[in-house]
Amino acid sequence: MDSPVGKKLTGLVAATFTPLTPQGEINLPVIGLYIDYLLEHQGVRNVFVNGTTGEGMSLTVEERKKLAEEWCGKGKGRLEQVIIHVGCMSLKDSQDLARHAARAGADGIAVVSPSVFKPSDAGVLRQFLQEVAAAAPDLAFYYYHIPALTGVNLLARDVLEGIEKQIPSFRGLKFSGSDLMDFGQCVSYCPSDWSILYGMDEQLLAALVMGANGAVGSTYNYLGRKANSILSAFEKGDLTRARTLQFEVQDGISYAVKLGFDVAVNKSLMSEVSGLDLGPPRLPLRPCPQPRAVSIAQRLREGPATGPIPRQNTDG
Ligand SMILES: CC(=O)N[C@@H]([C@@H](O)[C@H](O)[C@H](O)CO)[C@@H](O)CC(=O)C(=O)O
Repeated sequence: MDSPVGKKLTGLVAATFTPLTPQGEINLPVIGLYIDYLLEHQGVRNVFVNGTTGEGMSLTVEERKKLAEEWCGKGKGRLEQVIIHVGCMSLKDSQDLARHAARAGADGIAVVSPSVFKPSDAGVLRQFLQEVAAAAPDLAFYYYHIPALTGVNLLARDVLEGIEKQIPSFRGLKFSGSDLMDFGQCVSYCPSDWSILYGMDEQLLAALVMGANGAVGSTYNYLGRKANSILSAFEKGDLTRARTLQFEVQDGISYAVKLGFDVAVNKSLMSEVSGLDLGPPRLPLRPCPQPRAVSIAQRLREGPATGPIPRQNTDG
């Protein structure tokens, strides 16, 4: 049964890039084409807007509102769920964006921890989340856990403690961390109508084993088909196939990391693979040298020159 604040979020969620013009302004007309691409070429039907991949923290509140309106408007009746990230350093800005997301027709909102003045414990972070959620009480609310970026090294499981009493609209979390013990403890705490979404695309399979309901990530923009195949192989119990596909993703990401991989490179890679013109990143990110994106795209298409190392099936 659907919860009062909407349908459970499952499967892949693309953490979207923000299209910019060459002059660095948000480029809204690209978004309709972007949605076509995700649906038709990647089989991805959910989006997470204005997060890390979308350079949300580098955008103004006004820009974030326009982007939210465009994604919700163009996605209506096409995308399954549009989740708007409304986390900001300022509680007031987050509340403003949360109210706006509700008016724009979002299916849910997510909030990352503030990271300049870091919460000193899980209780005060919960209080911050609660005050944002209260500004849009009818929207599904997700906590966005990304400790490597925020420097807020609280266990997600501690943040969840009793959160359902403080935030009636709480529906889960996006866990972008590598601590699978903390992740498992979150899964074991959460009721079945919450969504526990994993955010490190290179180890999606491990999170599925641990009980993830789905995944939010940047690579699902251009590797959605492959990641969907990981989900189906896992559901069918074909771990050998799931592992082979996950290793291919890992090969592509580790190749990218060796060349230098950040949100700017990732954005350029998406333009290269999809043919969408997403434009440059915004400062302080440096634009990606074009040959790097071309080389990573080629590696994703073709794999390593030597081909994959055959592995023995060690299941059972
Ligand atoms: C640090 C970072 O950007 N992490 C990505 C991952 O999808 C990441 O790009 C991927 O796992 C490759 O390392 C996501 O977790 C971020 C994300 O979902 C977002 O943009 O909000």
